[in-house]
This record gives sequence, C-alpha cells and structure tokens, in this order.
Amino acid sequence: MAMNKLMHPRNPYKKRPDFKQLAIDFPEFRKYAKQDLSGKINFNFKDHGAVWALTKCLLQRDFDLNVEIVPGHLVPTLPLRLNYLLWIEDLLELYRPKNVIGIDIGTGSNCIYPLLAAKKFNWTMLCTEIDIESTKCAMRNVENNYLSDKISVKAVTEDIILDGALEEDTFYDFCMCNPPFFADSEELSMESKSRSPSRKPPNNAPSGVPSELITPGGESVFIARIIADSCVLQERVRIYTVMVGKKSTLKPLKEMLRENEACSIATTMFCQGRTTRWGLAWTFIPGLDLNQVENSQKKNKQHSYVPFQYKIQKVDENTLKSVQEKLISILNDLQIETDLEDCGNSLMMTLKAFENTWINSRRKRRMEKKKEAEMSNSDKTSQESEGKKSIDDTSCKSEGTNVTGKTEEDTSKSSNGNEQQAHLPEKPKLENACTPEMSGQKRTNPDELDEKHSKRQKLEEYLVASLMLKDSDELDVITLELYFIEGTGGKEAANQLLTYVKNRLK
Ligand SMILES: C[S@@+](CC[C@H](N)C(=O)[O-])C[C@H]1O[C@@H](n2cnc3c(N)ncnc32)[C@H](O)[C@@H]1O
Repeated sequence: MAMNKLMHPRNPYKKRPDFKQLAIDFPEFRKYAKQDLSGKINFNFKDHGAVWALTKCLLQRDFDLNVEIVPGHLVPTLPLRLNYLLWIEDLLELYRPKNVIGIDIGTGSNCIYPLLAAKKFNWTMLCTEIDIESTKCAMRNVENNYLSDKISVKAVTEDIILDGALEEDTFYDFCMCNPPFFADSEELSMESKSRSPSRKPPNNAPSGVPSELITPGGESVFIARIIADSCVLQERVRIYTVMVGKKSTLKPLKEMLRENEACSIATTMFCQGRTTRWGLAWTFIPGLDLNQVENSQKKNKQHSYVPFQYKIQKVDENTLKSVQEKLISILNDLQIETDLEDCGNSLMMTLKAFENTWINSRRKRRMEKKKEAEMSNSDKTSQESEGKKSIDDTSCKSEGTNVTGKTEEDTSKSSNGNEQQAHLPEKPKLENACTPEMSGQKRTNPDELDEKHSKRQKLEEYLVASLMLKDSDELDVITLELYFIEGTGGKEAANQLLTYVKNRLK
C-alpha cells in the first residue's frame, strides 16, 4: 500500500496485515481471501462483505473487540478510523487531560470510534445516533464488549447535533464526527459511478444505506450545524473536531470559524489506501494552539503531505492505461525501483532512487543532441576538406574528452554536486523491475527484486516517494501526484523528478 506510508506514524496498519496469516486464523476471512497458483492472496476491496470480514477479524485480533453491524449498513475501515483517533490523541497531548471524556456524533451501528477509543485509549465516550436500528446495534456492541461503564449510546432526533445531546454539568475534552458526506442520492451515485466512459468505478464505492451517507445540504451544512452549536457551547467541549470528505468543504468552514472567533483552527489530512479525508479542529479556549500538533509533525519531517501534482489532458492517445505504460517505461529508464500496487482504475507505487538519474538523463539527452549536431557539422567539414580525419565519437571518449571539449575532470570541477553525477560511469541497466505489462499486473520474480534490493540497500536512499496516477474528479483529466516520503535528495529531488517525467510525457 504505497499511500500507507503517509498514514499517521502510530497507525498500526501502516504495514499491511499479513492476509495469509489472517486467512489461516479466521475462517470468515478465508472465504474472501483466495490464494492463486503463485501463492499470492487475492482480496477484493470492492466487495463490502470481504472488507467487513477483514475489519471484523482485525478488531478481534488487534483490539479484542467483537463487533457487529446492521446488515447493509456502513462498513468501517480501520486505517482511516485510527488515523482520526490518533490525531485526536495528538491534539489532547497539547493539554494532557487526566480522564478523557469525548463525544462521537453519529456513531453508526458499528459504534467503531467509541469502541476503539475506550479499548485502545481508555477514554470515556458519549455517542449519539438518530437511526433506531443503528442505535440498538451500537448498544449491543457496547454491552457485548463489556464497555458499558465507558460508553453510553444516546438516541437523538434529527434536529439535535451537540447542544441538547450533552450530559448536564459535564465538560468534554473533545467531540468527533464522521458526518454523512452527500447532499442527495445523485451526489452519492456520482461517487460510486464511472464519470467518463474510459473510467472504471472507484475501488472503494461507499458502503452503507442512504440515511447514513446523505444529509440535507451535504457535509458542509452538517458541519456548519456543529460549528453553530460550538459557538453556543464554547468551552463545554475543549476541542471540536470533524472529518471532512471533500477538501473544497474546508475553506468555507474555516472562514465560518474565523468569523465566529474560534481561538485556534487546525486541519490535517488522513491518508490511507486510495482514500484521502481531512480533519478540522477548533477550540474556544484562549491560548490553546491546535496548530502545534501539525507544526511538530512538520518539524519531525515525517512526510510532505502536499503532493507535487501534474494534470494530463485525457485525449485519444492519453488514456489512463497508455499514460501508465509510458510512466512505467520512463521510471525503468531512470533505474528507479518501483513497488507497484494491484490496482483497478489507478496506479499506485512506491519509488526508490539511489541517485539522481533524472538530472543525469536530462543532461545526457542535451549532450546527445549537441553531439549529433557536432557530428553532422564535422561530417560536412570532412566532406569539404579532403584527407582530414573524420571525428569518431568513441575515440573522443577514450581520450577522456567530452563533446564540450573539456576533460571529464574540468567539467566536474566546474559543476555542482548534481552535475558531477552526470559523469559517473554508467551503471548497468537494471532489468525491468516493472514492465509495461504491469498495467495488466505482471510482476518481476520477487527473488530477483530481493537480490537487487539487498545490493542497493548498502547505498543511501536518494529519494523515496509515493506516486499516484488517477482519474481525477475533473472530467477528462488524469492526475499524477508525487508525495515525497524521505531521502537525502529532499523534496527538491521529488519536484525535479516530476518535472522530468512531465517533460517526457509531453
Ligand atoms: C457516515 S455515518 C458514520 C458512522 C460511524 N461513525 C462510522 O464512522 O462508521 C454518519 C452517521 O450519522 C448519523 N446521523 C445523521 N444525523 C445525525 C444527527 N443529527 N445526530 C446523530 N447522528 C446522526 C447517521 O445515522 C449515520 O449513522
């Protein structure tokens, strides 16, 4: 899972669970995890039954939680739920309350946030829900896991969000909410359907019944109601948080909070698999600076969450598949190691480079062009002046002179570090770690890759990045995103690589 590198640093699912072991240990998971002839486990993330089997056995194995959902209702995925809870844990670290009390607005039948909050963090939770069936199921989940002393489930009516749901005289440390994102069924079906003929449906079409996913006005109106309540409740809840499904929703909400004089406003990004969500937090406590969390994360240089992005117009010759193939071939040319994800309508991979081959290549191509020009010039000259020796390109090289007429030594002295690399002896080309057939998912023998990998491990990593190629929300555009993860080349190397790829794709 390439994007998993961008998960919260304490998220236990940064490393993908061992599906083989899960299939051995959990018969209900085994039904969905099919082993192919090569021994690889195939798992269909589009199948909500399969995703629920995975979540259920991970809850059991990793948190000792036995959870049920109302059939057909929202199937929670654990990496995202934990990313959100871990961010709240970071926010609470800012003032370290002794006994944490939180609220989950719209807990759903799974009651996942309060269950994890109580089990993993020992927090006390109040949770609300409007759907009768979901409320009953959430209550059963609390009882079945012997957590009634930590979690109370409250049935509320649609007109209530926070004000009216809180216990009298209680101060809460935080509130959280995964709101219904969509304004109507049309918006919901847009999410699940292909938006252009060339586009396959997304891998993770939202699970759940409409009442869980749709709310009048969509997430922005729902969250605006939470903000309105927070303006009344002020410090009754110390830190207000919500999850946001669309990035475009963030700006007007932040504006609304500023207008209402929130003392501090912070945002974050939750990355997991192919789904990205955002977190919004605010407080009315003067002096509590919520941005300290993001700042300290930035200081730790965990990741650059902001991707370097390039948009490619989808025309006849630029289908996702063809761009994907070109991209893989470019990366192979650059001898960049690629770890490709099995994917449907998008390409995801982790890239590893041990030197800056893209600066090399740019320079090499420039030199080749120059060489060609000089060759044709010298051909003309030799034709003109009889008896003159023709210039042989290779003899030039063997004498240690490059086409600019300078010696290798001269050039390296006058160049910066990157330029000097242009004169390193050429490395033998790696066999294709990733071939064009990979869009059809043919992989190189893993043993071969391991061998290459162990040889290269001795070298320092110059750039490790996550690359995503996907049909963007805008029609007729393919988006290429590059996320810097780590490496001695820094973000600048990622930026340069994207520029290089961009030029090659053009
Ligand atoms: C997207 S689901 C989230 C369920 C669960 N928290 C999760 O993350 O899997 C939103 C939930 O909010 C509930 N809901 C909608 N309006 C509500 C309100 N005014 N108060 C409490 N819950 C509400 C819906 O019934 C639904 O269960």
